[in-house]
Amino acid sequence: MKISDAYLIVSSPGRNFVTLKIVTESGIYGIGDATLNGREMAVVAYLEEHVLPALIGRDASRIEDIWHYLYRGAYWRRGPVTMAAISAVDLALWDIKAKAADMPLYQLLGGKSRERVMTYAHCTGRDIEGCLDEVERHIALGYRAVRVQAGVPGIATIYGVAKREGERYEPADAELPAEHVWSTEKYLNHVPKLFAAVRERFGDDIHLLHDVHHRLTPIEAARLGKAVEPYHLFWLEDCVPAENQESFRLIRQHTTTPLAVGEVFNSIHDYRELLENQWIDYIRTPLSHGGGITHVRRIADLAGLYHVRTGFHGPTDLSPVCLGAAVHFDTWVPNFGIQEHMPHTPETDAVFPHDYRFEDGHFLVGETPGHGVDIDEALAKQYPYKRASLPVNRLEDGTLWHW
Ligand SMILES: O=C(O)C(=O)C[C@H](O)[C@H](O)CO
Ligand SMILES: [Mg+2]
Repeated sequence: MKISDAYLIVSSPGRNFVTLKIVTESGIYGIGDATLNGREMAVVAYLEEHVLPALIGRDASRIEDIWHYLYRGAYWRRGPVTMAAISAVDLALWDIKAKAADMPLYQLLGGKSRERVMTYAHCTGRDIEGCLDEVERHIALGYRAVRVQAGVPGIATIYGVAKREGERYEPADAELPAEHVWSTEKYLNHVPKLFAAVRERFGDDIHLLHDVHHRLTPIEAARLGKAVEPYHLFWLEDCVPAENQESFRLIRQHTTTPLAVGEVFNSIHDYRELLENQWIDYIRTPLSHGGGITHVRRIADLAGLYHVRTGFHGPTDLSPVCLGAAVHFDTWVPNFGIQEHMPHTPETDAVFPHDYRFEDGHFLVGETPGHGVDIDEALAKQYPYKRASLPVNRLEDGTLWHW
């Protein structure tokens, strides 16, 4: 099963995506997601200049060997760009292997552990009332879990909330980084009111999630975790920047609110202390940033030793290719938790035909051999790349903060 060709399709159907296609001599090809929001062309250069030429002629069935050839062989290990590149190759090779075996990817991983995959929706509002209306709308769509994010009085623009009511939220909203202003105090004083309002109106059964998006210090995160305990969240996500895994020891000592982390992680090494000390409850690293199936399943296995479950990152800046592979992984993985669901636009879905289905708040995996997602290259060409950058965040005194 020799690799005869490997190339990238950079396309922007509503937003930028980078897709890898690996073709074998037999004609079987695999698709991988190489999208890194705001740094897309860094991954393109890494793959085109340093990886793809070295794949030609290699045996596509040797997934593990190619993984280490790209990881150990790079010398300069880890990091989001390198691991996004490795992830894209890995996803494409697993797609090829499953197609060659004429089976859906979840079968190759070990078969179904569940019939369907619980998801959570993004419910946002410029204010609490607007957010509550979105919760009502999504419960009607069958969601059992919602992530709630609302505007904070005195903060003009906040993570997760569109600038105008009813607009789709896209963080990479300018060619060069937009500048936002942040106030931890205003946020901490306001967020507990959001959860009180949701529980008041919708009761205890709906799972509630919230994304702090890396913005607190550990003691502030401990304060927030304690303040929302009466509302028993499913998880509080990215409550502090997590380069210092030790920070979570302090947070854990103060609160029983479950903690999720890892969408910006890219290897098992980012998690080791967190898992061995049971400082977190969910891992978030998506297949397209964490080294693909080959590496993320190792992370999931290690997490399982410590009662930690998966909760894959799944915003619209991960392509349907990543989401499709994730639905297979979610269907198989024994310590599954939940899958993020931020629906792609119709123009994105048209470029990436897929067989996963969304129904009653859950994903249903398809039976097509492989991960079940393809790319319409002719249609993709109609959407040229345009640079788009994530914002930066400043405190009210001008300090450059965490976005
Ligand atoms: O979906 C989430 O939980 C996010 O935090 C989304 C991120 O802001 C997004 O992927 C950045 O590109
Ligand atoms: Mg997040």
